[in-house]
Amino acid sequence: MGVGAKMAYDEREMGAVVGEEVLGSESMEAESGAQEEKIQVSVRLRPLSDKEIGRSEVSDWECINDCTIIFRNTLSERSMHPTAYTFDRVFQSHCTTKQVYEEAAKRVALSVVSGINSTIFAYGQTSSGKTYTMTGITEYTVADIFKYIQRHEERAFVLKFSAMEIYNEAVRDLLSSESMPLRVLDDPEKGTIVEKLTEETLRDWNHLQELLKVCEAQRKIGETLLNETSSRSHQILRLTIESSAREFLGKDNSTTLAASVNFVDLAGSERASQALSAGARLKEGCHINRSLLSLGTVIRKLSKGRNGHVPYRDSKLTRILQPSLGGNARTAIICTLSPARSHVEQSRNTLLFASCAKEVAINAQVNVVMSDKALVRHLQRELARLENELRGPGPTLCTSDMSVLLRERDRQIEKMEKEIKELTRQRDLAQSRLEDLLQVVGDDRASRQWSEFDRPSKSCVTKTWGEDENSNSELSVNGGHQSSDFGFTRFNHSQYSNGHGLKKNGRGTMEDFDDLCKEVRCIEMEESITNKNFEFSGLSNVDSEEVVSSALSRNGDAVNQEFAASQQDDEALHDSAASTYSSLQQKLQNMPKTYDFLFKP
Ligand SMILES: Nc1ncnc2c1ncn2[C@@H]1O[C@H](COP(=O)(O)OP(=O)(O)OP(=O)(O)O)[C@@H](O)[C@H]1O
Repeated sequence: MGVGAKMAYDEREMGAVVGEEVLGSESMEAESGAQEEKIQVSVRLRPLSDKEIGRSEVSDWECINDCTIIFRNTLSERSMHPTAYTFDRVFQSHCTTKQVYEEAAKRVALSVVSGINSTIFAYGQTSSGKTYTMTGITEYTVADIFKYIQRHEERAFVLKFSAMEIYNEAVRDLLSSESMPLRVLDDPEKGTIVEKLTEETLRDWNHLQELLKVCEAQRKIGETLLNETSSRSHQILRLTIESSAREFLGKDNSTTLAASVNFVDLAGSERASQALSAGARLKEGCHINRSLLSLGTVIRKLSKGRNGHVPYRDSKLTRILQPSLGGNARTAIICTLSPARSHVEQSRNTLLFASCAKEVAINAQVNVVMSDKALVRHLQRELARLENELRGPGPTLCTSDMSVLLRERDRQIEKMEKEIKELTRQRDLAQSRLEDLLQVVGDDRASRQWSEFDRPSKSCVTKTWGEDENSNSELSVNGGHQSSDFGFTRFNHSQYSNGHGLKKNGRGTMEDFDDLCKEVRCIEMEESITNKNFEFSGLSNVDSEEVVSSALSRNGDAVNQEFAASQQDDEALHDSAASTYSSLQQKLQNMPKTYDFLFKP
């Protein structure tokens, strides 16, 4: 298969990613939740050994339920240490390794068949039962993996096995007879790797059993006072599983799940005085303790969150196991305890380590290797998903809402344009009637007054629009308000042709409007006059036109007959007409503001 890329996925995405290759609904897969996970921590208490019984040691530890272990202080010593410790699971001394596997390791270990990296650690002081526990757990896990493979004939599996030990801070290949230490390198894609580490492709169960025997034979074992067969190195056995649906094998669009499970049997912490080690054993003990110390430091740092520097690089052990320590792997730690009173201090240290470890969050993801074509398809889907997200939730609803909004705007704009036209017409009419009226009256006083209106005055003269904006002959009198307050300078066409489908309809109307505006001499009465008599602003367009017409014609007739004789009537008539005109002008001024309001984003 042409492998395009290896990618890690949240399990929620798994169905979408694997697409045609979604795995069956095995319970162990269904169990996998996407919520934040922590390292699963259990404690296993071993029985007193024959030697310990011979020394009349007593067991000071007791599991009072499935999750809590307490220190039974038979000496009634007042201690600064806690007496009870709670973990995901605690196992009494009579519990079998099978039980430990089922309840403390299986779920994590078998994640590997779903493409999730996993690691099972055994941690504890020397002779506490780490090797005893890990040997069993490795066998049970591998047996279950083989059973799983048998049940899933629709998928093709490839199993690879590698094994290494870290002895005196040097990495050795347990499947090779060469004793040359291997280099630990940082690979930009794969992370930390052990260079030239043998990786055997497993043929069957028997093949694996053979390889496990080789490892056992190769591993550094030494006799100490505490353990005749004490492991003097940290051992990491790694089983990598790749699987693809047979249906898609060899095709461009196939995807492969790939993950590894690590079985880590750490060397035990020991006190040189207790182990009575010297020479080579002492040197080993120092290295063991140092690397365990750096493992403890990493765990302690991680237990307090991911802030700050985590010293993974302080030891080969933490460097190689970095992904299993709060990284892209599910991790279970089984802490083994000796119940003997003589080991109480070491046991407490182990429980302290376990307490920190249970706070460490992990970030396990499904690892999928995709063919180039499948990768392209996945990325296209991802792109489409992101585009949809950018458009916001409920894109269909949003689009339809927008079109309703735009239609409503169009309707309002159309209505406003009609109103502007109508108001302009009314204003022109009022103006021409006013002029007619003044002509008919021919009154000297009125003429004088007209001249005064027509004369530019500093306080009330402002510019008009467009071409005539600099012309003094096209001046407007606006009752003391600057014409910029009209808002016409802000009333530009572009606002109405900005892609809302208004350009075509809007332009003709607005050009007409501009033309009209240029023709109109803006005349407003001084505020003192305007506010005198005629309250017009509350009327509708139709009402206002009628009132204007009737008021003007009524007053006009009266003026024809009486104006010359009655100065008072004359003023009133003039005031009415001016007020009407002023009201219309005011309405017209307000229209662009309404436009602005409609087009505010
Ligand atoms: N749960 C148990 N039940 C019975 N025997 C046990 C149990 N755990 C350990 N033992 C025995 O205790 C002895 C020490 O166990 P083991 O070698 O596994 O310890 P260890 O922690 O790996 O020690 P080291 O760190 O020195 O390698 C062995 O003889 C083993 O068979």
